[in-house]
Amino acid sequence: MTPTVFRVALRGEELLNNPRFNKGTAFTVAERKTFGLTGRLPSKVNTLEEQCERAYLQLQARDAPIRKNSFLQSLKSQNIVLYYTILRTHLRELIPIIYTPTEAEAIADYSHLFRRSEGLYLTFPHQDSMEEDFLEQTKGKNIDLIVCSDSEAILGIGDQGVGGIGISSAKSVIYSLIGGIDPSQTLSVVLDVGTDNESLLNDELYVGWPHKRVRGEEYDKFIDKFVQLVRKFFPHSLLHFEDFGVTNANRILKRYKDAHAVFNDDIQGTGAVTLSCAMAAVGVTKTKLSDQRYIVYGAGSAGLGITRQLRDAIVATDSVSEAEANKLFYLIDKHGLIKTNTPNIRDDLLDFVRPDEEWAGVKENGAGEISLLETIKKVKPTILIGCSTHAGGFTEEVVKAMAEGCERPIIFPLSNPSKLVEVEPKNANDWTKGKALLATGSPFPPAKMPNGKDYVIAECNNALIYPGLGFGAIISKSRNMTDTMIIAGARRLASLSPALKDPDDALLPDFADAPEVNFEVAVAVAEQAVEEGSAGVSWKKEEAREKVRRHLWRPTYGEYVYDKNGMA
Ligand SMILES: NC(=O)c1ccc[n+]([C@@H]2O[C@H](COP(=O)([O-])OP(=O)(O)OC[C@H]3O[C@@H](n4cnc5c(N)ncnc54)[C@H](O)[C@@H]3O)[C@@H](O)[C@H]2O)c1
Ligand SMILES: O=C(O)C[C@H](O)C(=O)O
Ligand SMILES: [Mg+2]
Repeated sequence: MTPTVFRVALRGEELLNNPRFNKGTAFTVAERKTFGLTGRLPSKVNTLEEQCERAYLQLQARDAPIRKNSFLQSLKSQNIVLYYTILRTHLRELIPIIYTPTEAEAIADYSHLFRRSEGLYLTFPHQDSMEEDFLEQTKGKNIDLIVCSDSEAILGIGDQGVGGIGISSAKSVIYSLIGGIDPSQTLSVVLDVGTDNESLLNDELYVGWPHKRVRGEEYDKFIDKFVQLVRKFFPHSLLHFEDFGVTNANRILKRYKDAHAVFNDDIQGTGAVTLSCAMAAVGVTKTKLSDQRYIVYGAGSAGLGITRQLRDAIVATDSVSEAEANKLFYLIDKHGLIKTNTPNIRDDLLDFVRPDEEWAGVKENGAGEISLLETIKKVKPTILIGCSTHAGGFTEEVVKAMAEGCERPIIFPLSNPSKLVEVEPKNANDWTKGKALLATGSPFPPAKMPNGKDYVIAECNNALIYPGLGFGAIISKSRNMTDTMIIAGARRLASLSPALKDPDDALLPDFADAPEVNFEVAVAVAEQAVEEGSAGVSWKKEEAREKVRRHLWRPTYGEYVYDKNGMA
């Protein structure tokens, strides 16, 4: 392959300090002469592979995952190509270091670990200069993807204030690493509207805005100002919302869905990957999605997204009416089963409220609430999904009750990071004598089946699908990210499930195959966008595969030519 030629305007120290263009010891002898680097580097010219080997050895010298995380964070700010190469070479091992679960630790300790900027920080009291700050950061760039968070509900660890920039940048990295989006065309943003996290507010070293969270009209105006900037300057970009609190998450998605290509990962990405996983599981049990009874434990962003996505897929594939499909779901939140007399039910959950009469005679606690266990006993669900942040919420009694009601209980404890999982997959496997079909949100080691074989635990994390959904929307210049585009991506992912060939194999492809898997998802999404008319391109559906293939970004060094009007 002939290397891409870049016309670069930087020289000397400036070039070495620019992570996008720095090659370190991989600068050739000729480039060193041209760019004033000969005396600035040791004489040996390394290949990218040699650099990668050295960096990996340095990484291994760090024991704790959080120390590896900060090493990689530094590498990213020094040399982007090397950073992505090491991640791609050791994908399975390093994703948990730069993403869930380790990134949660890094975010929680953001103000103490802080070294340098990693994106755009838009702070509420600076809103008058928001446009200027936005343009300063994006000057001369062609931004395709913007990932933003207001940090109210980071993973399962709650309000993290300005530290939420860490989830925006981790999600952007995943887009480039496994989705193939050029990192120089992405932007990570934190919308710092304050924090209600007392320990951050009381921490002298806190680097964010030390103020209670702004809410209501002022909050909406701030968000709107930001969204309008995105629309004005990057009308074809995809705007990805991550880890907003559930009420805002849903409202914002609804508000902008028809105006711009927006995507809420916790609602839509999680919904899509869980749909794929459920499709694979019902493939194993040789039943249909509409044959199942579903309990969703935790009715926040993820719970709502999963429920809606499954419901919509049932309506679309099994010719069941929406009202009938709604009845297949039982949602449980902090105060037990959501039924008519549950106080303060959010509007977005109204489709899934169970009638009180249905529960006559079922044991309640003193507050009139019905527990997960009682719900299972009555409903005999076939699928149990956890997105509650309630570590250990699926007790032995709960899991065994599930197994009593059906031959192959489908159990997805999806809460992240790993320590918040509703049940350790190993335990769910043992308690059901290897019958449970399992998937988790963070990586877990395989469980042992009664016959001694390993049961690989599928990682049902939205990262297995959102990079492909996003890339498909970007490549087809879609005006919106439609529900049908998302379902097309989910179907394609389900078709790649190893369990379709061997029912004892994992329900979803391995994360090591995430780049190939997301490639297929991107093709499916782009095809659908073109077919349904959401796309803003003139090419045909049949060309989608080739278009996606040609635009994939991969970390390689280009060849540099000096040009004072070139890239800087
Ligand atoms: N696997 C994935 O891809 C994925 C994607 C998104 C979210 N998640 C995980 O799911 C969890 C929830 O995320 P979210 O964005 O929906 O957060 P959220 O705060 O919007 O929702 C959590 C919900 O769980 C409820 N809850 C809390 N304790 C409970 C309990 N004891 N019993 C029942 N419900 C309880 C809360 O009231 C809330 O409604 C997090 O751990 C997150 O990391 C996983
Ligand atoms: O970030 C993840 O690992 C998945 C998901 O978006 C979450 O909030 O847990
Ligand atoms: Mg999230």
